[in-house]
This record gives sequence, C-alpha cells and structure tokens, in this order.
Amino acid sequence: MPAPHNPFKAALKAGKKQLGVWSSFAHPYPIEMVATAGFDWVVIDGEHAPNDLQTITSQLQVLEGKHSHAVVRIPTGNDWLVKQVLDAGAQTVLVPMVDTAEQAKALVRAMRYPPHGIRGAGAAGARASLFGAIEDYVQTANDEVCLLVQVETRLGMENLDAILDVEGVDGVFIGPADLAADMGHPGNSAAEDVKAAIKDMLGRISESDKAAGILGVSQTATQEYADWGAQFLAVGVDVGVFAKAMRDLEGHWRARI
Ligand SMILES: O=C(O)C(=O)C[C@H](O)[C@@H](O)CO
Repeated sequence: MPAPHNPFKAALKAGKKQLGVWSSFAHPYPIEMVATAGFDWVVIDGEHAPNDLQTITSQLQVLEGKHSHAVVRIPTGNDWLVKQVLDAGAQTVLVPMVDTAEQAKALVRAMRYPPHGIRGAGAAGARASLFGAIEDYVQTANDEVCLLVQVETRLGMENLDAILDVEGVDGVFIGPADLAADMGHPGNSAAEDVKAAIKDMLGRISESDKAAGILGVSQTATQEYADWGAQFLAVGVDVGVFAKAMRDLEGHWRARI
C-alpha cells in the first residue's frame, strides 16, 4: 500500500484555488470546530502558537479524514523539525523565513527520503506509515509530501526568482506581517510599498510553476491578495475571530446593562 494521497498538493498542481484559515489555539478541540467550517486547508501554527510535537500530532489526528487539509508550520527551517512533523503524519509543511534558494534546496532534501533527500527512514515506527501498516510508505512518500516556503524579508524578495527555480518547492507563501516589519513598517502591511511588493511577488509566483499563497488579516487586504493571484489564500486566524467575537459580545452588553 502506498503513502496516502495528498489532495492539497494535487489541487495546487492542478491550479485550483484553495481557501484556508490559520489555527492558533494549539489544541485539538477548537481545530475540530474549525474543520467543520469547510475550509480547504488549515494551518497548525508551530511558529507563533504554543504548539509542540504532541499538540501538533493530536491536531493531525483530529483532522484525519476531514475536508480541511492540515498544513503544519514549523518554527524554523530545521531538517529535524521537518522529520518530526512528517513522521507525526503531516504531509504538507510550511516553513517561515526562507531567504535563499540554498535554504529552499535544503528543505526539499529534508522532506524527501534518499536518494533524493536526507529524511531518516524510521517511519515503520511512526504515525505517518500507520505504524508500519502502510508497507510501501518509504518508497512512495516523496511523491505525496508538499513543501511550502515563506518569503517574508527583503532578502527573500531579492532571491525570489532563484527560490522559484528550486525543484521540489510546491508553493511560495508571502508573510505580510514579517515583510512589512522588514521593510520598515512594523504592524502595517497596508503601507503602499509593502502592498506593491506583495502584488509584484504574487504576480511572479503565479507565473512560475509554484503556487502562490498568503494570509489576509483584513477584508480589504484579503480581496486584494485574491485579485493579485493568490492561489492558496488564508482568510483569517481562529484566535482572532474568537477574541473579536468575545470583545464584541462584552461591549454590546456592557453598554446595555
Ligand atoms: O508574516 C506573516 O504575516 C505571517 O507569517 C503570518 C503570521 O505569522 C501571523 O499573522 C499568523 O498569526
């Protein structure tokens, strides 16, 4: 039996738009609720949410068989972190702060078993192979893993064309918040030069054989990113949605009672 099919990777390759959302609760219970909403992909955020390998694994278990495909964001581009989340059952990995083609190539190798990469072949004892029940896992997994790299600095922007040439990168995701900060506008991804940079990058990624992704945190920005060619577009962060709803609820009733 081969490694499970990765429908998100196939959809990106086929040029299909994929609607996504960020999950930062770092817990299996709320992500199950998020998965009832019908998004095509959901990020389990290991960079800015308090996730560890156990909480990531629990959330992967909850998302198993659901329509929303799990995209695991690791905190930094280390090969051992890639190996751990792949063995836990992630098929799609998002890596922040990828600034050069060399970094992207190293990540491609981390995602793949030899001879195409350096992923350690211990999957027989891991959830990814259903603890050995998927007998051909090691022989077939390379085809079903999906690597998304984040370009979110001026250096990454300079090197975008070289990153787009790296075989094995499936998608390039722009981080508007980090890009804005690196461009001298912390907290303001709506600054005109940041928007121009994002539009230019989304255009260049869309013209390549990689998928273009981004997260919009306002309706205006999200619509612009869609219009500028984002193929896998995250449209919100669950903790933000929840926190706003709670503040609105409190404010509504505070004024009335
Ligand atoms: O730079 C960005 O923007 C991102 O990488 C997304 C952020 O980490 C954040 O908005 C997710 O909560």
